[in-house]
Amino acid sequence: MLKIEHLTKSYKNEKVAVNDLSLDIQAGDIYGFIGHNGAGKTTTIKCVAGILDFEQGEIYIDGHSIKTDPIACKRELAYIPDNPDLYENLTGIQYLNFVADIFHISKAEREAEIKKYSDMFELTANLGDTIASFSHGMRQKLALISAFIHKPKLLILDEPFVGLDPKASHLLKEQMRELCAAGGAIFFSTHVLDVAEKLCNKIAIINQGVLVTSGDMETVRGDSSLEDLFLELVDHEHDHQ
Ligand SMILES: Nc1ncnc2c1ncn2[C@@H]1O[C@H](COP(=O)(O)OP(=O)(O)OP(=O)(O)O)[C@@H](O)[C@H]1O
Repeated sequence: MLKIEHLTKSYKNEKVAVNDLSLDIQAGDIYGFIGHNGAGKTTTIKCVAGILDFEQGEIYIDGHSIKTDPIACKRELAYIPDNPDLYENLTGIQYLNFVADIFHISKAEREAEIKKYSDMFELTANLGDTIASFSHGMRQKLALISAFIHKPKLLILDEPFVGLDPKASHLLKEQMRELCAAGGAIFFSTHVLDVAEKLCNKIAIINQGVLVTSGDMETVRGDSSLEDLFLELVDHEHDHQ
């Protein structure tokens, strides 16, 4: 569903943020992406979402190249940034209709889907208000609803649990599982290792732009907890600098 091959991305200051990173995310995977602050998670995710250009490597989404066929890729994916920057002057419902228009969702279907997810995330009563009046968590919920209504094959999330209340976090985890059970795939970054350990079947650890380990959670973790493994791998790398 998502193939990242030898991705290398530098910024203008010539810092290599991601260095020769390859990952294979298949239908049914909930793939966690962990790493310390500045490790290169957001950079990788933005390259996958088609927001950032990259100088080397290839990214394929459901067989389409993000470089040569970005529209086909974007039809299949939903991307939720860590800090959703939504159109402040629109109301919640206007924003959801705008997204539904982009994805050509019929009137009847969008009404049903918007109701289902807005009720679920308890945002229905606020949909008539402008996004400018929304809290951080409400914006995140709106971004999540806008993603779920178009049933993406690939859901990419950057730090999705930061700022969500416990109930919303629980609901999101349930919906993530449902999307994967229906044949979708999820790639998400997180600093919450407990959540990653419980939710993900696969995991990748990135350190200073380089992939340190990846694969099945059980195999990668072995007998350690994810936290112990993470600290060991990342500290070990720091020791060698
Ligand atoms: N726009 C930019 N211009 C220059 N350097 C950048 C830019 N964005 C990120 N970087 C650098 O690229 C590296 C990777 O950053 P990135 O945001 O991908 O890390 P991250 O793993 O998502 O971190 P965090 O967990 O703190 O969100 C960092 O060294 C960062 O300073």
